[in-house]
Amino acid sequence: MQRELRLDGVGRRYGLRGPWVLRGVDLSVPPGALVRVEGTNGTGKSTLLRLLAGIDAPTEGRVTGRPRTAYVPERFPPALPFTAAAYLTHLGTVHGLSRRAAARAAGQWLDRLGAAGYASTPLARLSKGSSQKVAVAQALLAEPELLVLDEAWTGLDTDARAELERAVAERTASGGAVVFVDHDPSRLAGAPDAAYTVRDGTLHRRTEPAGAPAGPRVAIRVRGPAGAGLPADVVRIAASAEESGPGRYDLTVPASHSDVLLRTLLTARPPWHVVSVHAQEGPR
Ligand SMILES: Nc1ncnc2c1ncn2[C@@H]1O[C@H](COP(=O)(O)OP(=O)(O)OP(=O)(O)O)[C@@H](O)[C@H]1O
Repeated sequence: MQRELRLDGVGRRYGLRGPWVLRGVDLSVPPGALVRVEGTNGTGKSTLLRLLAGIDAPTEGRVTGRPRTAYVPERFPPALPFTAAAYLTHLGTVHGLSRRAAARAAGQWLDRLGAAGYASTPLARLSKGSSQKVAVAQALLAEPELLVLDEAWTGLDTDARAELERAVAERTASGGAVVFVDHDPSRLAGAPDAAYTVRDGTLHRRTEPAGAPAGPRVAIRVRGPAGAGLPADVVRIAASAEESGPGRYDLTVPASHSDVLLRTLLTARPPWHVVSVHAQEGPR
């Protein structure tokens, strides 16, 4: 993602004389950022996410710098006359993939989310949880520069929830931005670069962790090629990095991001040696 998505003085109301749901919203989402949006029911979180996703336009203000965006809505359109695989393949081509690449990506994402067995099932016959997996897969398959997730974890089983957390870590590690709303305060705990609360019709940046648990972390000790600095992708994913000797580092990372960090270390050129990995309980 090259550009920063910016909202300047954005407001949205429904209908000509409807009350303002949001007003005076200024927000920038830089490449690689993981942004959490919070707020009590009906405050305008989904309204904000639809504006960020580009499927709705502001009543006033400007949205600039839109990157290639994908969106998991709070409610997924249900009864379309396609099988899961055909629907995802079609959407992949809409996102610019060749038919063959789209079919491959559709299969891979259904598999990662534990829904490969439903590839040939018509969307209308999928359970709520399986539909949600298709909703998530359609957003991930084109590797968007900006991923907008509105309660995307709701309805997923444990494995699929963890897979979606990993997918978020992969997107931000490769320079994409992710904006999410989730009712679980421990979702991606410790990982967001910024958190905002929608309150009184506008957006407030949260500076304090405000009761959100910092979450479990993983401590990883690594050794690199002599004299090498940490690869940039590793620096981006790690929560902290301390040099303990020449080419040796002690890293910590939110647990949701540890797989992606380990993979990044092991696939670096030249690869880094992982000396030890320890789970830590996050500070409460
Ligand atoms: N399409 C629409 N037409 C009219 N009013 C709408 C529309 N979408 C949202 N609203 C109103 O805007 C306000 C904010 O709704 P929104 O869904 O953005 O809030 P939310 O914080 O996401 O809520 P929740 O946590 O319940 O999902 C609500 O009063 C809602 O009724």
